[in-house]
Amino acid sequence: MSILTVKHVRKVYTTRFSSQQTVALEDVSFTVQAGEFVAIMGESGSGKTTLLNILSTLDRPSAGEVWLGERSLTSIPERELARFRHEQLGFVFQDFNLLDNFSVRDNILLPLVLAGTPEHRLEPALLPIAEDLGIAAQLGKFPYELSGGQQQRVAVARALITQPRLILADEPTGALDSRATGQLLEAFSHINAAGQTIVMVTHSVSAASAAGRVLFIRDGRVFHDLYRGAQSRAAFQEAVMHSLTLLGREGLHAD
Ligand SMILES: Nc1ncnc2c1ncn2[C@@H]1O[C@H](COP(=O)(O)OP(=O)(O)OP(=O)(O)O)[C@@H](O)[C@H]1O
Repeated sequence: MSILTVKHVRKVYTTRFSSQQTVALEDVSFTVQAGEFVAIMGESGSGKTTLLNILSTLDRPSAGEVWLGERSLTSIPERELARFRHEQLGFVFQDFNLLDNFSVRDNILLPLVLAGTPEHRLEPALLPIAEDLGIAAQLGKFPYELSGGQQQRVAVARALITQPRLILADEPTGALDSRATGQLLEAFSHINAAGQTIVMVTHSVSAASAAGRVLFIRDGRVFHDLYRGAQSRAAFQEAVMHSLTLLGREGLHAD
């Protein structure tokens, strides 16, 4: 079952004070099946953030269509978008985006509280996710009392708490050291194995090789679409590296 369908998406930015136009996405098409873990790679300026903004309904394409399941994102009225995002999507960012004055527990529960979930449903939703992500002992702490890796796993728990159809992650390992990166990727693999669909933008070959598929973007198009299949992670990492040599490696790194 396809969960995300991107059809001939084009995005042109026009600068406000001149008529100069930048074509960020020329013609992007791909489909993500339910349960896939997809990494998106491409050099700086290739349009990854633009694409992620469109998938997350923060921006609209200049042309083309994006479907989440049977819903066309371009047809959702502006006033319904925030609610749609809340209900259907989970976000993980490079810099965690946790609220410093909220405890870990309250950070994770915030999306449910905002959605008006009854009090008695909160804790039962929270505990399995916190345990799964290895942060159950941190629930009473505040974000500044945690390591970067723990903070990012709190952010993943917050993204998962609403049981979104799709998790969108933008450079989630960008601010983490290699140990915390390994733990986060393990967490992603684990939640993906449990059925969660994930789309992750990354510069890191190592992070990309944790996914089941890597889409390479170049010049505003999908340049290459690589599936892991039965390969080991190490073999897939080699294959991703090889694709990057075809792509030109500027701005991408192997760690
Ligand atoms: N708001 C904007 N107005 C005008 N041009 C923009 C805007 N946002 C992005 N661009 C341009 O669109 C192109 C794609 O940018 P985008 O940020 O999507 O690339 P990226 O692949 O995410 O890059 P990076 O890896 O450096 O984050 C670039 O040429 C960029 O300068």
